[in-house]
Amino acid sequence: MTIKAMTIAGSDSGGGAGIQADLKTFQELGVFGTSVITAITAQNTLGVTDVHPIPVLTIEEQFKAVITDIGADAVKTGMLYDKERIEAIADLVSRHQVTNLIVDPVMVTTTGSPLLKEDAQDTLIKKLFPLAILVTPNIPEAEAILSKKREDFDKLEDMAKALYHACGGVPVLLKGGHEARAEFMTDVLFTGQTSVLYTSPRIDTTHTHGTGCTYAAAITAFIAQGVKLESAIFKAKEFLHVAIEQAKPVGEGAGPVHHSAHRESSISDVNMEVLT
Ligand SMILES: Nc1ncnc2c1ncn2[C@@H]1O[C@H](COP(=O)(O)OP(=O)(O)O)[C@@H](O)[C@H]1O
Ligand SMILES: Cc1ncc(COP(=O)(O)OP(=O)(O)O)c(N)n1
Repeated sequence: MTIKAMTIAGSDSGGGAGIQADLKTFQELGVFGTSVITAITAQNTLGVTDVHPIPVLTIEEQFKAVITDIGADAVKTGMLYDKERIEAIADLVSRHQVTNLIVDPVMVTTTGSPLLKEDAQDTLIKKLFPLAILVTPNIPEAEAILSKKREDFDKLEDMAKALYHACGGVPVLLKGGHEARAEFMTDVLFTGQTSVLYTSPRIDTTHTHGTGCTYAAAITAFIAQGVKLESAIFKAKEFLHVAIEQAKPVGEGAGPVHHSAHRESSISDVNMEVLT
């Protein structure tokens, strides 16, 4: 049986993030990947120079073409651009009864380019989050969702719990990559019952373009294969960690992670701790 995963996201011409990172990740993890492109970005390792949104009708037709013929064992969303596109995607996902939806609430690139219109945030929270089995914000995205700063919370776990409620009671993976410099980096999953901490050593590199997309795509691939959420995140973080470790300099700026690194490295530097 062929396992399939779909990504609904923007295209990154530089090949490090967006649709390109998602499809590379699906392929590396043995899952057949399909795509629904929401926007085309002209982008490289230095930043984004242009964004062209795809017409809603074309987004709908891409989704229908794939789902009615190939199907999807899990679906991931990335850059969704605006309200209109989020509403259309939420409608498609519910009409076609997508059960394994992972939402990466992409808002702004690390280089500072907006990938989501500011007035679309509320629609993302109210219409798309409730359909998901997991939402994966980084710290700036979490701050935007909560209208609070990281400093307003003592521990990252407290912020993850607040996010769970702000996201309508959907499991949240709060990624800690933007935490002030620390030797170890921690992400927190809060499921409503349990908090799980995923910790890995900080890698001294500037080549982290596409980390968020790759992480969410790897989680999606493992979920498509039937792995339980807590373990899917652990396995995805292992995949991502070696991809960051072995990132090659590509371009003049923040280079992309190396999606095939897991083929050569099986050493796990990731630790998982379930808090009771
Ligand atoms: N320099 C680094 N060393 C090790 N892991 C990193 C590094 N930078 C990011 N990560 C990991 O990449 C994942 C995504 O991180 P984050 O930067 O928070 O999200 P985003 O890429 O969406 O901005 C997290 O698991 C984080 O720990
Ligand atoms: C088209 C597109 N989608 C998403 C992103 C953001 O990528 P992400 O992995 O979250 O982080 P950075 O690459 O911004 O560090 C993107 N750049 N382009």
